[in-house]
Amino acid sequence: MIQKFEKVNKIKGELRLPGDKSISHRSVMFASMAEGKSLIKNCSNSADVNSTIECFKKLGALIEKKGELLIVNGAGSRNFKEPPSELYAGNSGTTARLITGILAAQNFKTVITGDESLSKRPMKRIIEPLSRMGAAIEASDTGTLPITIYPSDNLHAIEYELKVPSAQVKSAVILAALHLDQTTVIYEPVPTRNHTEIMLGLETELYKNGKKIYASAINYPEPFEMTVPSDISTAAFFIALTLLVPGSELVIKNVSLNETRTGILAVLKMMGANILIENEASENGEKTGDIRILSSDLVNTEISEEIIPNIIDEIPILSVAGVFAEGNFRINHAKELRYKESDRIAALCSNYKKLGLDVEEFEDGFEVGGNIKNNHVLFESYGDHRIAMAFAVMSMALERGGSVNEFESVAVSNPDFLKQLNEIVA
Ligand SMILES: O=C(O)C1=C[C@@H](OP(=O)(O)O)[C@@H](O)[C@H](O)C1
Ligand SMILES: C=C(OP(=O)(O)O)C(=O)O
Repeated sequence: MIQKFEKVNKIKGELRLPGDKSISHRSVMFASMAEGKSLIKNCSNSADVNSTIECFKKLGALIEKKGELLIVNGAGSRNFKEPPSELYAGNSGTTARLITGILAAQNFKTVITGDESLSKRPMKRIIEPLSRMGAAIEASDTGTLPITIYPSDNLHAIEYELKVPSAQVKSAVILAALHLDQTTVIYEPVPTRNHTEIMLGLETELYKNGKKIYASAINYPEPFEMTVPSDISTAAFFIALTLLVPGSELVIKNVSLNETRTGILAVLKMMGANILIENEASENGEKTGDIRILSSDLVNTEISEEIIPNIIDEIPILSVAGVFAEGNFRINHAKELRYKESDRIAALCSNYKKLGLDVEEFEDGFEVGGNIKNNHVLFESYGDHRIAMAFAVMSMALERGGSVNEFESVAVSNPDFLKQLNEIVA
């Protein structure tokens, strides 16, 4: 579906957004693992989290939506049952990678599949540490889905230093470790999102710029009740739009402000963004707050290597803000972007070229600058939700608007994007 956007004159009002996708995935997984009833409020209504829900239903967890509430009756340790067919992770890397850690410890065989995009994404990064733990996992030579996980009678704790700064790899190892009495120690030299550690109450110590993390059966989840704070990665699109449209002001309520996720706010503030945090609070170890945004004149800034994992999902929309800022927008050390739902470096560069901008592509990033020369462009989303929403915002900031193809892909993280937009376009 091609979605057309006109230039927006003003953004005004207040938004409440669905629950954070990363926290929602984990809440469904941990509630399904715990023996008994858990209650989750404001769970993400994304297609990705739905994939996680469907996988755990197939494994025997009872999961029911009642209005705002997700009620999960979990199975208990090693009590999942062999699914009647393969587990389909859809478009969701988090589902496929984290669930593999749990399945490595079960006494039945499972096959994980995914859609066309997920079937191209690297899985060796989880197969390698899980195999070191004694897991029996089989993948194609390309190290991609489908993967088959066999029961193993040799699962054991390991000490492991992460080779890629990936919260999904870290979490897959932690989730396998929860089934073992001995302690697994994970060394994470560069910090990545730490929701798994917070939600499981894991012991951590400082290690280089990141953490050393301990996990064992004593951390196996028990039933819980929680409210998922709103998703800062979803909020980022509305933040950028408000900054770019003159005379605008927006408040986004109760957003997750976990400091492994707020890099986007830090970089935008360094660029001169007028962003205020109000009503700060903390729930279940996760910081939250309201974000007030006022339109601002932005100036591009240097983006440091250490902050990249923190802003990895926000780089598409950050670069849109950068195109309208003074100076060139440049990002490096972000090769991981090539392994997301699309090759996000290539996707961003080809769309910026469509606007007649000067673009230089690197293996680990790109630089964009110059003047917008073309009118009303049809942007390519590559079926990637974050590219689709980034160019929706770009279109709404352009004099003649713009269009985005395969716009239905936004449902992967935020099916209500257009509805939310309608609430705040004055
Ligand atoms: O653990 C998570 O919830 C996620 C981790 C990140 O992926 P990587 O672990 O591949 O960096 C991020 O890009 C993804 O959207 C969600
Ligand atoms: C990369 C993303 O998610 P996942 O890895 O879970 O598919 C994303 O939401 O931008």
